[in-house]
Amino acid sequence: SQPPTLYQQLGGNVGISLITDDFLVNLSQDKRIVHHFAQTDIEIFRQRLIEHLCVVSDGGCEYQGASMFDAHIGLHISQADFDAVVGHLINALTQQNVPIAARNALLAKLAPMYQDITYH
Ligand code: HEM
Repeated sequence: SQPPTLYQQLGGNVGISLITDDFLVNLSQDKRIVHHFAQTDIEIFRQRLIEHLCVVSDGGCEYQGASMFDAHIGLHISQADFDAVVGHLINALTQQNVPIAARNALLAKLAPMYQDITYH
């Protein structure tokens, strides 16, 4: 009778994988930012995103990637880039029918990361 964790509300590993896949499709279709990922190994990036979302939602995974600061160094990501990426995530969460409370709880955890991700 415990309330579901955010991880559970996102659909666990299967749900987070589906959200990530929709997110990557949305990102790949965005001409404003897709150039940032020209050198990216998408399969590894996908795995890191899944792990990261799992950790952020208290799913008890191990994140193998770099810190948000280190991962985005030298990319000169603007606030507009950040907002666009978050928009693609919101669309992916909607596409996967994540309830609005869970969607907003996840966004609340990600939004403060803009300080580590933008303008450096
Ligand atoms: C809430 C916002 C964001 C989150 C949670 C996030 C998360 C991540 C994660 C987990 C990685 C993997 C790091 C690793 O492999 O060690 C990554 C890498 C990366 N991110 Fe972000 N990111 C965000 C915003 C952005 C934005 C706005 C951009 C640019 C438009 C961006 C561009 C990149 C690039 C280019 C990489 C490197 C991919 C590669 O391995 O080649 N990210 N991000």
